[in-house]
Amino acid sequence: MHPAAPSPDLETDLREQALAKQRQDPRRLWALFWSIARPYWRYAPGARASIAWVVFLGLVRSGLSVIFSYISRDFWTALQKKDVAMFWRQITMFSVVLLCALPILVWYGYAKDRLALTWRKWHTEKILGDYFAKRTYYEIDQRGTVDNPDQRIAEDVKAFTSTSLMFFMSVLMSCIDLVNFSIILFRIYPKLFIVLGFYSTFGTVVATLIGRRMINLNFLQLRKEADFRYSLIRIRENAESIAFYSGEGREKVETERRFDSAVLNQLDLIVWTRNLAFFTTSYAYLIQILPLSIIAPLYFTGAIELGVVSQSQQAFHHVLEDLSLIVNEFDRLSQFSAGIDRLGELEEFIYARFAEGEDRRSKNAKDPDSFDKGGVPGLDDSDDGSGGMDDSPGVDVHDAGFAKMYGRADGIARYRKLREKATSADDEFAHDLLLAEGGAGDVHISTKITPNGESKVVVKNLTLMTPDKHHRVLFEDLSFTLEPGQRLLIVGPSGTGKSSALRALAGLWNRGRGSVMRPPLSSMFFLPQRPYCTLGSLREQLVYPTPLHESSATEEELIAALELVNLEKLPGRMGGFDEFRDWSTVLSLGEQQRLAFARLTIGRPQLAILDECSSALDVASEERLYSHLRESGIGYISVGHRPSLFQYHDIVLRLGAPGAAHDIEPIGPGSS
Ligand SMILES: Nc1ncnc2c1ncn2[C@@H]1O[C@H](COP(=O)(O)OP(=O)(O)OP(=O)(O)O)[C@@H](O)[C@H]1O
Repeated sequence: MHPAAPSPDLETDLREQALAKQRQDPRRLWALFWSIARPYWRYAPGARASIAWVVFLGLVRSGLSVIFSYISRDFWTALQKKDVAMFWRQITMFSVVLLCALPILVWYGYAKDRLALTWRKWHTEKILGDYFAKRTYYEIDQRGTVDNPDQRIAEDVKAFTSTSLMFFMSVLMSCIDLVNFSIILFRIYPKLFIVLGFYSTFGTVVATLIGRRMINLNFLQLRKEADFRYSLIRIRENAESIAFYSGEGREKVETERRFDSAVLNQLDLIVWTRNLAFFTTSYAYLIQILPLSIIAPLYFTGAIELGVVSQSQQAFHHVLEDLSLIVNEFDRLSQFSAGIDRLGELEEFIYARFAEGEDRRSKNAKDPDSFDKGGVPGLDDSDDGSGGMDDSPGVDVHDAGFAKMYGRADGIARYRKLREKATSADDEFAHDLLLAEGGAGDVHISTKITPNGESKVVVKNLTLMTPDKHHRVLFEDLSFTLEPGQRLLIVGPSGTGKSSALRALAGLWNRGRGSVMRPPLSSMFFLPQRPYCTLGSLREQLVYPTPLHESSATEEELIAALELVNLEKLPGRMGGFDEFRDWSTVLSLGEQQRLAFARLTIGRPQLAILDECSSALDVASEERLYSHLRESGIGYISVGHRPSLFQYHDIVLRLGAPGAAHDIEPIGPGSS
């Protein structure tokens, strides 16, 4: 008999517990830290020279603190001996050294902050490049395994770079300080040195044991704060819908729930910080009497002077501080570890995606027929279906040179190692990650580009699955051919997968079987079900997705496009083509759909994909827009429910549920 399957709640709890345990594993954290930090030091120009400069300034600063310790020793001895001349000599010496040291002390902080900022800029740009490449932002959104990527990119990178640098310099300076002041201390009284060694080791071990839990609590805190902020952003984005529904009550409950969850976790954190503080505070206060109680007897017997007592006290402080870095910074260190984990998750996701793409590409290279046994011979299977930004044959924005420059090759290699580990050993983290990313054993739809980029579409035995972990089959065995210039209407009950079929065509969804051949994305234009207005001016809306500086559209063309969709008055009403507005709130849904049509006419594609993009238009406007498309000879595939749509198409495809047949027929007069 099989044991009963654990309930989903219990399963989630167990999974969270396992992940919490992994987050505390120092070896894993270190590997993660190194994989995130390494590319900058390896590939960014000038990075190593900058850190060398910061280290140099740090060394000088450390040397200066030794000089100050000797001046201070003689200062106290002069006081003890009541030697006025010596006292003023030390004061003068102190002032001169301070004057020379000041620029170095200030410059050190400045150089460190600048380096942290440069590192952040480099790393953020690298992640942004990856985030927008191969539609990673879309995949993250669809798979839902990496929460709040925006927070990770905006805040975790910033914290990572500045804290890494701070810790690196602290550790380095501590080592140098340690050597300098240990020598001083050892010279004064070796016994002091031994006591110090025991004391600091004891402190580090106890602080680590007490504070370990804080790593996971900090990880959760970052997530909960980001969830809370996201709920507020959603309210801002959907303010009007919520206001119509009078949904404030429900929204308030949800927002407060997220906030309370963050507060509860923070409370836990505060409790653990308090527990840790019981120890760290007593540890810090004991330092004031510990060295004195050991060295004072020597002073009372007259073996040493007061200056030596003060110097040994200072040296003890320095060395102990160096040895107690973990005790003193545990709180910050645990926040830092949490940040590493979140950033690591995001980067692992990105690498997994690139590794996935590369694996598929190399598999195709070895076996060109592997995806499409009945495919058209001689086709360039360069499009891996994962949504490259430019999928014209042979072009990949992430070619080898680019990957090397940004260290992605390292990341991919790391990911592959992880995958090996997941299959050869019982590594829960690796398994988890692979499961989240879709892992081995996946089936993918093969996507090919038509020869010479002609606007033909051939779909063969296409079975499509949802991209989430359930991989629900939406429809099976769909085949059709659309010749250049032909117009296809896809109809079917709500939820059968009509929009999803378009997603498969665009390469957004690629889980399933069968093959798709279509023109390159650069000669296709998609009008999605929900109109989208980018942040920017009216001109930028119209030429979207082409960046303004790359667009060759003239003002006359923009006006003509607006006239076609009956929006010619829009620039006058909104203050001109260069006016910035929040277009998705100032335009009605129908206006946004018409604006999208205007974009389509400016983009002049060979093939247009229209997903219920005229649902908010009146019948007369719909007719005008479709007639224009027909006259301009653009082939298109539409999805829609309205009977009026039939007259603008040549073929209708009635999509069936899984297991059911699909009905494809030419549209004649009277079809509906
Ligand atoms: N990201 C996703 N993960 C899992 N399932 C999804 C996802 N997006 C959509 N689905 C599901 O896939 C199914 C098909 O969705 P699709 O949008 O293709 O339907 P449709 O036929 O276009 O419906 P409608 O006519 O209502 O627009 C739906 O049941 C939907 O819930």
